[in-house]
Amino acid sequence: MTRGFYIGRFQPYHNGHHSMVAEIAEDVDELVLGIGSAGDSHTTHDPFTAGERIMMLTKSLREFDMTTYAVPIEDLDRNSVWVSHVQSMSPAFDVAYSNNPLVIRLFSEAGIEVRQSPMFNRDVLEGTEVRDRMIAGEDWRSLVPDAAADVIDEIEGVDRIQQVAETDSNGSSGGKGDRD
Ligand SMILES: Nc1ncnc2c1ncn2[C@@H]1O[C@H](COP(=O)(O)OP(=O)(O)OP(=O)(O)O)[C@@H](O)[C@H]1O
Ligand SMILES: NC(=O)c1ccc[n+]([C@@H]2O[C@H](COP(=O)(O)O)[C@@H](O)[C@H]2O)c1
Repeated sequence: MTRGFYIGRFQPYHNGHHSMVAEIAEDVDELVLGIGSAGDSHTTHDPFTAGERIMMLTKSLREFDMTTYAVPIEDLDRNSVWVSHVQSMSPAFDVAYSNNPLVIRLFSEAGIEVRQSPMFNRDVLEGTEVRDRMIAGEDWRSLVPDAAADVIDEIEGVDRIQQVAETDSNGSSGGKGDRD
């Protein structure tokens, strides 16, 4: 029995993540999805709460014949202890999956095997692109699984990101709320 771990911010969960999960599903029996930056929401960079991202993942992952767990992971100021923090929140795992250089470095230094995947259609399958299209009122649905689009509709996610973007352009939110 092999259990994998895959962390991302999933703001929102898109078809690049979904293709990566499809590849991981060939390798493992179970998969833990770490919802990174779990405390962040209601900004243009991180519009959705951990709970909303859990809904997107849980409903999108139904199509895979694999047991999955979604675990929110809040950020820490100390990279050096981040892997222990992840391990304290997650079911035990045998291998981590990431294409993020910092994440790869931290897991490798902790002696955990890390596997990378190819980037799928990265010119459009990128969270930043999906969020920019939502703000601009352009097509974003084709970039995310239908189940994730349904969740975004249910929570009126596009209204939220458009409103937060307006606040940003007035200069009153600043910091992490700034556009990418
Ligand atoms: N199109 C893709 N193909 C394969 N892996 C991807 C793709 N997009 C993101 N990933 C990987 O999924 C993980 C989580 O990514 P993340 O949630 O930050 O999405 P992102 O699209 O890179 O987001 P953003 O643009 O919001 O920073 C990272 O390891 C990232 O490299
Ligand atoms: N010190 C920390 O809190 C720390 C370190 C490395 C990664 N992370 C998080 O892991 C996630 C990595 O996901 P991405 O690959 O989507 O960037 C992000 O949410 C990032 O904030 C946090």
